Amino acid sequence: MKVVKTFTFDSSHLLDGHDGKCKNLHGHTYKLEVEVSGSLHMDGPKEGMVIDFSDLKAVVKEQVVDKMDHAFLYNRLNERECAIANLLEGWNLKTYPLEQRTTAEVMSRHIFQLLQEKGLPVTRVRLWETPNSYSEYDEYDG
Ligand SMILES: Nc1nc2c(c(=O)[nH]1)N=C([C@H](O)[C@H](O)COP(=O)(O)OP(=O)(O)OP(=O)(O)O)CN2
Ligand SMILES: [Zn+2]
Repeated sequence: MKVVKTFTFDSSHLLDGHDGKCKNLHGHTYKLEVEVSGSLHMDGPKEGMVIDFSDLKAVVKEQVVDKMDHAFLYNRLNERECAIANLLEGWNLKTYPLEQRTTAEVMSRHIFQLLQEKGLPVTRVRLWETPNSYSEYDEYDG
């Protein structure tokens, strides 16, 4: 059985070195879909559920949404993106580092791994960067 819960968050970023408009600072309203798989609880307060939607929401909110919403997402290994992040942090503004370029692909995998590390039985993460473009990362075979 699978359940999916959807979230949104707003972030800014740029893709330094991109050969198009995305080299410029810009923002997205990201739409995040998190899929969790498992068998149903057979009894107790969670009977008939793979996971309580409320519990799923709490983990994703704490681990992803609260950290990335209204933050500048940047590549920790890119000098120019770090310079912007340092400036913002000096003004006590919110930033969020990734280990690679902040593409939808890198972010969907990063979010998957964050949630997996917190013990969530996540099987798929789909991250919409625009209403027309998404990246998906899944691990169905463990
Ligand atoms: N494979 C990827 N390609 C691009 C990514 C990405 O994460 N993965 N990201 C960007 C930029 O961040 C850009 O913001 C999105 O570009 P684009 O789709 O061209 O933007 P639009 O606003 O024109 O999108 P529409 O959905 O067509 O409105 C670039 N490429
Ligand atoms: Zn973008």
